[in-house]
Amino acid sequence: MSGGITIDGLTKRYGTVTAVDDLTFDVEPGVVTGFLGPNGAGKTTTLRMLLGLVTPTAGRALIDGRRYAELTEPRRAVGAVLEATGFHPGRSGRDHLRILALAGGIPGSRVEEVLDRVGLADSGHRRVGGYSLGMRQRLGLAAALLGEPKVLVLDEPANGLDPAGMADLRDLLRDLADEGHTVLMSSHVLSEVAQTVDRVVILAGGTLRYAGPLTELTAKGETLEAAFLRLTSAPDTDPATGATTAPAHR
Ligand SMILES: Nc1ncnc2c1ncn2[C@@H]1O[C@H](COP(=O)(O)OP(=O)(O)OP(=O)(O)O)[C@@H](O)[C@H]1O
Repeated sequence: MSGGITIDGLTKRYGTVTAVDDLTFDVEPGVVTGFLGPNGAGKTTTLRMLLGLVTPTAGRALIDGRRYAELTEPRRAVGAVLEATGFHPGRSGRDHLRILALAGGIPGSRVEEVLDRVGLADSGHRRVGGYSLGMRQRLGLAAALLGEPKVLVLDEPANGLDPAGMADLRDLLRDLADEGHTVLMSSHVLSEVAQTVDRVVILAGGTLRYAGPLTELTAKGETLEAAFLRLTSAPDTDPATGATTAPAHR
């Protein structure tokens, strides 16, 4: 799939703990996909395997058909925000982005563009140490957007955002999807997810519980939260239909 994400039989075991268990799904360009699951479901581990930070025990996690390590220009292929940390507190937001642009061979003019895009144009000169959590989230997003990547991977991007920040994020992600980007975002804020995403992927216990359109999941009048609780509390579920199957099947 051009510009998409392919997760194929992906598995990660840490000793006796199976964090991710034979996961298979696709994430398409042009839509916003929510990546959901209770604590410990395996979301972060999956995203870290996709970004080449963790080696899978089995299976593949591909960006535009390639493993992260095989990408010729990773910064231009994928932008990621895993957590809003790692910024030098004494540096301004603008300088932080300038350094990343320089290191990534990205034109300096992109720095002002991305600051503007995430709503930090007026705060770019301020030290990151004085930023709120929401501002650090925006800066992380700006860093992810620097290389104009086709694929965006965002771990809890709504964390720390106030209602206005959430609305801005929603508009930004919608615009990026409309421009043809592939957007995968994890979140625990289901009310926010329900307003933001077109498709959802739901994990529990490292296994896939649902992958498909949000409208299909909520077609029978169920809220996303109710569907989420049903799918993630069931012992095992057919990911295609959401029907509960005997655990022995898998
Ligand atoms: N480095 C590691 N060593 C051992 N176990 C790990 C490691 N990383 C993750 N795990 C385990 O793998 C499982 C999945 O964790 P993961 O962080 O991927 O879940 P998550 O869905 O991102 O959870 P959360 O919503 O709480 O962030 C958990 O049981 C976790 O304890």
